Amino acid sequence: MKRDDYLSWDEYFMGIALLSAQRSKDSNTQVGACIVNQEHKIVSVGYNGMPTGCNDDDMPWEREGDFLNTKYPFVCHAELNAILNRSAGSLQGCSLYVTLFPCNECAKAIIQSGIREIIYYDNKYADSDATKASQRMFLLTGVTCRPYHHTERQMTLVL
Ligand SMILES: Nc1ccn([C@H]2C[C@H](O)[C@@H](COP(=O)(O)O)O2)c(=O)n1
Ligand SMILES: [Zn+2]
Repeated sequence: MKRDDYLSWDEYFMGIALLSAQRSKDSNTQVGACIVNQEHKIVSVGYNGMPTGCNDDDMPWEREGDFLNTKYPFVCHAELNAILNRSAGSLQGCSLYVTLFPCNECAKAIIQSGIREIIYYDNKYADSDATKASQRMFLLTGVTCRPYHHTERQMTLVL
């Protein structure tokens, strides 16, 4: 008999984004992303981290203080890493599952890459200018955004 409690596509791909987030060295916010094509095939994954070649142990992870002594000018966001990590093919028409709503910088890369749909798990910076700018660009370009529909299944991420 066929199982009926199998993972939905959304649960499966968001699960992979949540798992990817657990690779992040950022102690405050771990973000994961999973890009999927129209055939429900995973094209790429990513998480927030320092650029390749920048040793995690030598880089600052602080949130406050002098800008150059914080993580912000250095860390590569999960969405950008997922866009850059793809090994082949176009991202035209793809969907992005991401554990945190994209910032304005990632929004630009998302739009330019051809991704057309965003499914986000959390939007803890909803009131920030970065998020407002992202929403404006997504609206103008017709990139659809929808929150992940939380199901009964246990899927947790410490944010
Ligand atoms: N959509 C996003 C937003 C943020 N990030 C990364 C960048 C940082 O590593 C961290 C945010 O740090 P916080 O200010 O919350 O301490 O999350 C990302 O990858 N994608
Ligand atoms: Zn970003």
